[in-house]
Amino acid sequence: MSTENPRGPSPGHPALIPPADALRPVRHPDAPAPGELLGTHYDHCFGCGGAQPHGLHLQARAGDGVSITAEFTVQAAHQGAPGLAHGGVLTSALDETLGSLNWLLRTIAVTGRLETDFVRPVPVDTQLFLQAEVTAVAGRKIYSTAVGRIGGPAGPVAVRANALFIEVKVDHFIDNGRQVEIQAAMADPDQIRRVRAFEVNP
Ligand SMILES: CCCCC/C=C\C/C=C\C/C=C\C/C=C\CCCC(=O)SCCNC(=O)CCNC(=O)[C@H](O)C(C)(C)COP(=O)(O)OP(=O)(O)OC[C@H]1O[C@@H](n2cnc3c(N)ncnc32)[C@H](O)[C@@H]1OP(=O)(O)O
Repeated sequence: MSTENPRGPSPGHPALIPPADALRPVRHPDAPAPGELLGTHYDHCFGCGGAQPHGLHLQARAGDGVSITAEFTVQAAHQGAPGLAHGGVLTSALDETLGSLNWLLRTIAVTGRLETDFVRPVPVDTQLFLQAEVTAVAGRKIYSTAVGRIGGPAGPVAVRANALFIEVKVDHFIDNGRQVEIQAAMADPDQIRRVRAFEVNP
């Protein structure tokens, strides 16, 4: 695995640096093909769900290896300062993109730690072009990195993040989620199908 830190000179929190015995990430054989849109993992998700009027409606696409691209357009509902995206919303977009990488590993995982660098302000109506990849895996720990560019997929970097996701069982959601939403999700065949796809590991 690569030990190069994608941040450059800023090392970030030690928990975001993979241990020496970490493994290279392995793309699951049944992962969506490169170029394929992933769709939502949950219709009410703030990041990717279609049923959230002020959500990000982020659309993620499988890349090569264990990588993802995604786009989202900053809406007026996402402002922090006048006409500018709220930093927490940008972090949510990074979190969602990094979380989408788990489709390619076919692993259910939640964010344990996420660090964001805000490099350039992002105005309302701007389309943010996100790219993310898993850099290493150590047991249940998944290390990943992402950048968000403006002005085009090869434009200047506006935000970047490093993250640590932790693999969990589906019980993590069933045991901790509010019952009304859990019951609705378990009664929805599409939702069950999506979760099952994650549970079948090689
Ligand atoms: C049928 C209904 C189900 C419907 C479900 C719907 C869909 C499911 C499918 C996919 C969807 C999945 C995700 C969604 C995708 C994208 C959305 C964006 C992602 C998110 O937005 S998700 C929300 C925010 N997220 C949380 O809500 C997590 C809250 N949290 C916890 O739930 C626990 O905290 C947990 C589980 C993280 C760990 O708890 P745990 O008991 O399982 O494990 P433990 O503590 O032993 O940690 C094991 C090893 O990770 C290290 N470690 C842990 N945490 C660390 C940290 N923060 N920093 C540094 N290292 C850390 C330890 O140091 C140890 O390391 P070591 O093994 O080396 O000792």
